[in-house]
Amino acid sequence: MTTIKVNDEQEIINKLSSYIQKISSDSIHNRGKFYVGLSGGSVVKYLCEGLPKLDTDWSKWVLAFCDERVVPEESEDSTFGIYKRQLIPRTGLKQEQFVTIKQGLSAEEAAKDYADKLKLVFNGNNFKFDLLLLGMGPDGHTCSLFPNHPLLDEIHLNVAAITDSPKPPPARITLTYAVVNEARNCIFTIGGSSKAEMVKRILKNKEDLPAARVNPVNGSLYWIIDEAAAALL
Ligand SMILES: O=C(O)[C@H](O)[C@@H](O)[C@H](O)[C@H](O)COP(=O)(O)O
Repeated sequence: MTTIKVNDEQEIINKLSSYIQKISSDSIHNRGKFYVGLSGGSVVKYLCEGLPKLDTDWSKWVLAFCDERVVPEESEDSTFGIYKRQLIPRTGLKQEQFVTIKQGLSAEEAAKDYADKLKLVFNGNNFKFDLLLLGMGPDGHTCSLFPNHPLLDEIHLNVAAITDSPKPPPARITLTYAVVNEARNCIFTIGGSSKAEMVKRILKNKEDLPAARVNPVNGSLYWIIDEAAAALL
């Protein structure tokens, strides 16, 4: 694992962008495509500011979601909705390159449908992402994997539904660790003082919280943290 401390959120964006530039170029060069998993929350802002500056062949990108809220696409809570409005117009990306949840389904149905879509995209059940872009909540959750939730022990499903998310909205779908820890690269971007206590509990005290369980078996893990979030280390 590599921990990268930077001064502020602008430097988080710069550092994150340079990793994405390198990983996407390598993936496209070596395998012809770049499979990336996006998150919601503050990661959206970092990506919407950083990605438009990349030098890349956008047509080679396949974008999916580490987790998604089961809400209408037009809702402020829809993670895809935000990327659609704020990222697509500023890059060469097209809507069809995003693997999205189907509208109008229950969380359970949406999880199954989303897993079926990923199966097509990855040609089978081994969902190997080149890069997962992850956030961490102040409670230590990542994706929609929350502390003490039974989903932390899900080993059969690649994509799971959750209907009691402590962070609203309650209905979501999420990748499980079976997929997360198969990724070639995982990057956490963590900024702001609200994350400082949890950054300490995970990185210093080594507590077993959901974000701490992200540890790709054959991949690389990066934590990009700004000064405010790293204050208690
Ligand atoms: O809620 C979502 O959609 C997420 O994908 C979630 O896992 C997010 O990454 C963390 O909650 C951190 O969010 P913040 O960075 O906004 O705290």
